[in-house]
Amino acid sequence: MNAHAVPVEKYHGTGNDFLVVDADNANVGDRGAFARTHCDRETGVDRADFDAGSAGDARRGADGVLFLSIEERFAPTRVVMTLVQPDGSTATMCGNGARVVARWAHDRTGDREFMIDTQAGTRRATVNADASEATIEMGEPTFGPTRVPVAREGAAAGEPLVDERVEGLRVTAVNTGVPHAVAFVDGGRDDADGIDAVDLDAVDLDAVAPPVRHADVFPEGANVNLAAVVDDGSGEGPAVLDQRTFERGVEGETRSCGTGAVAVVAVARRLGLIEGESAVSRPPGGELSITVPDEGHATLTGPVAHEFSGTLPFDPR
Ligand SMILES: N[C@H](CCC[C@H](N)C(=O)O)C(=O)O
Repeated sequence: MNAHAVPVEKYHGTGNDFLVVDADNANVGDRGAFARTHCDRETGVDRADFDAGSAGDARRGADGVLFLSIEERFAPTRVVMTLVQPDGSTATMCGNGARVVARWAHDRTGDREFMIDTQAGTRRATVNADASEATIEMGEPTFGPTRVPVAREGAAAGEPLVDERVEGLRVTAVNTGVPHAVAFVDGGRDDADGIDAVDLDAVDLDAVAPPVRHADVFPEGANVNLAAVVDDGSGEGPAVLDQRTFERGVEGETRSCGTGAVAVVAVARRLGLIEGESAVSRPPGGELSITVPDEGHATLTGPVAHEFSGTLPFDPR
């Protein structure tokens, strides 16, 4: 067996970066071990290993490995997507990952429209004319406690968790393909208890997010988002929100999170903090455009880019 048997492509969407493996072309036995090894930010995959001369800004490691299987006999072309995270777990959905999948499939086929099979459902995706941006349909955000899931006893059982205190943050729980907890640091409202009216960039996310991520009220855990309303959308143009996300499975902050961006906008709408169904979210890694209509599926649009190609060991151990 060739020790370097797995061809990989590295892509990112607004700084949320992924290794892509064609699952039909490379049979990675232990996907969790493969992801744990190559996603590591200190010792994982590095562009310089393949292309020492290039001065690209691709970061070492990745936020996950996308194992993809493309089925061109369908119209539009279908891609089955499985995201294995840096801790070896599998995420049911990933918004930026799905946007990367659309770009990867476009780079292979030249098509612009795809159906992406995720564990959260089948989602339609498109890429724009120069393939610099991809849009993914994101399903309908749901606040239902059994769907998030949220686990509570007594009077609160069966009620959605909306703007309530969990481990020091005022959070709202929503599922946008995966569970999210969203807290607005500026509140847009009177919040004597919370971390109110603070600079989002100054919050120590790695300190405040883990207790919420692991709170008993989230039996499957949750991704934790802090957000601030920059423009409530009552004037011209869509609402603008700043966003930072601590991700389950990465167990740290990512530069961008697509399901998180949809979650932030869905919660902002539910709390009445913004007007209109369209919004721009500004995570550290770039800008995402989101729509969350009153009914029907949300959409997520933003830039996608190829970083490099290489070949990695089949069995990293
Ligand atoms: N970064 C992804 C979300 C991954 C979700 C995953 N971290 C989990 O729920 O375990 C996104 O763009 O939507």
